[in-house]
Amino acid sequence: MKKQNLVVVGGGSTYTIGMIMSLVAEKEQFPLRTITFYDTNADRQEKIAKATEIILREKYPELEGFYYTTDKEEALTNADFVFVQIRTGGLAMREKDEQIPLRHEAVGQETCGPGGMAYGLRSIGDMIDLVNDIRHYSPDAWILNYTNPAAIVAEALRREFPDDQKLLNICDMPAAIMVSYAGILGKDVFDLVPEYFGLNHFGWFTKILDKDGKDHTDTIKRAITEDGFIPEDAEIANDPSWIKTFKQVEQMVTDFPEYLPNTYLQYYLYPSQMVEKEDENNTRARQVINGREKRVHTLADQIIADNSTENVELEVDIHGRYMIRVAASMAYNNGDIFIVMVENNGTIANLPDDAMVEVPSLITNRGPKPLAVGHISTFYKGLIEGQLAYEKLVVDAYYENSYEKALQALTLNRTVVDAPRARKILDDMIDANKEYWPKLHANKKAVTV
Ligand SMILES: NC(=O)c1ccc[n+]([C@@H]2O[C@H](COP(=O)([O-])OP(=O)(O)OC[C@H]3O[C@@H](n4cnc5c(N)ncnc54)[C@H](O)[C@@H]3O)[C@@H](O)[C@H]2O)c1
Ligand SMILES: O=P(O)(O)OC[C@H]1O[C@H](O[C@H]2[C@H](O)[C@@H](O)[C@@H](O)O[C@@H]2CO)[C@H](O)[C@@H](O)[C@@H]1O
Ligand SMILES: [Mn+2]
Repeated sequence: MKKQNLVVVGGGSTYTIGMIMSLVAEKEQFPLRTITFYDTNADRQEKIAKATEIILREKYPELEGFYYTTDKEEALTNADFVFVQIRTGGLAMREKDEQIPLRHEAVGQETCGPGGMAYGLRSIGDMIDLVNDIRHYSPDAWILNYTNPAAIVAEALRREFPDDQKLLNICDMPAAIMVSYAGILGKDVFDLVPEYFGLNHFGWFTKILDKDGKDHTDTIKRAITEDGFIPEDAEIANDPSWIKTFKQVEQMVTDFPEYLPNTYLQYYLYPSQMVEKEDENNTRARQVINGREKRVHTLADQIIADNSTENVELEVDIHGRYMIRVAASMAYNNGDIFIVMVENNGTIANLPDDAMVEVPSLITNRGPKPLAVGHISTFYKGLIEGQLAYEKLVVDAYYENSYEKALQALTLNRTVVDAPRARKILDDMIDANKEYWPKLHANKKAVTV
């Protein structure tokens, strides 16, 4: 097996150490020659990199080199794979994305509704620059992007790089949900075969099969409604916010039992409930700053102080394993089936060709080959079309510097609906994102009646 040169863009991410542990666990499936971190924030990356150096020395001695840098050329030259995990504006801006809508009684979430729009308008420019840079220095590298909001980023990259066959957008949420299904069934997550359709953070499992073709869907539905549903992946199993999110799946399956929902649908199907349970002073960003970020930095400090991993517990999670299994299937033409984002082109027969949909695909060394879904029925089609229009309008707003398109996007979104409220949220978001957003051309002010 050819050994790969991997670059991780956003080396300072809170997910990096988990990714490194997954690379160690998956070294047979995805052997590496070198790992290089690239980040624009030298200090943030250095702490994670210094800890990584020690982890790799102990657990990946056969690796030929580990490097970290803030120099694009040095990082991106000779890459076989580039994993992209950046967060434009950092967790500080995530907090604003979540707080601003809540002040107007709308859902405050990083990828859904107004928060997703704000994060998207910040991320698009950096993502386009990055893909251009990667293509300049490593024209043939595979790019696996999981930078959020993945749906909006994927739509912008589809428009900007229509012929790029080696750029794949991906999300771990379906796989994380499948870890809990696997727990119910007493199976390994990679032994389950999903049937699924939708948009990123906006989809449904229609069936869960095993590799022998046995259908386990009804068993899972029954278990969820009768015994409850809990997160089982190590990263989220003990997190109160994720526990609540998985609990909400019980409600969704009870109300809409036809298919098994992505957890993110809670924000679109129960927006009032979602607003009620939020505390503006302790939104998810604050919990992550005080939780995962602190935990990862403390862990890195301990490893560096001990010059060893002997006093820390390092875990492998589905996030890293999933990305790596997808990468391995592209590198070695495994033809495994994974849920990824692709341009629709008839996969979901009654949705537009140019929608970026999330569906199971055969992953090969020529890219993802989506498996046909066929026609979807009215409820799902209606929900998806509204969300798709919102996503496209956000990207239109970016390219056209259009206040009006941004206002249309928010008004259309199920988490906002009301036009005056959409305008208030948009104006507050413009103010908060001055440093990051393209300038949106002014529109008529709200008319007082
Ligand atoms: N798609 C998914 O399912 C999925 C799952 C997990 C995380 N994510 C995404 O991964 C990203 C990282 O998340 P995090 O919470 O660890 O954030 P983080 O802020 O801890 O990490 C992001 C890192 O990227 C760096 N960065 C920012 N802009 C950059 C640029 N232009 N070039 C290079 N580096 C840059 C930052 O300095 C930081 O070190 C986010 O976009 C998050 O939404 C996606
Ligand atoms: O609120 P956060 O920062 O905890 O999570 C936001 C991300 O949530 C999903 O990713 C999960 C993932 O599904 C799970 O396997 C595990 O690795 O935790 C992640 C979050 O902690 C979602 O798919 C991502 O897009 C979000 O960034
Ligand atoms: Mn995701």
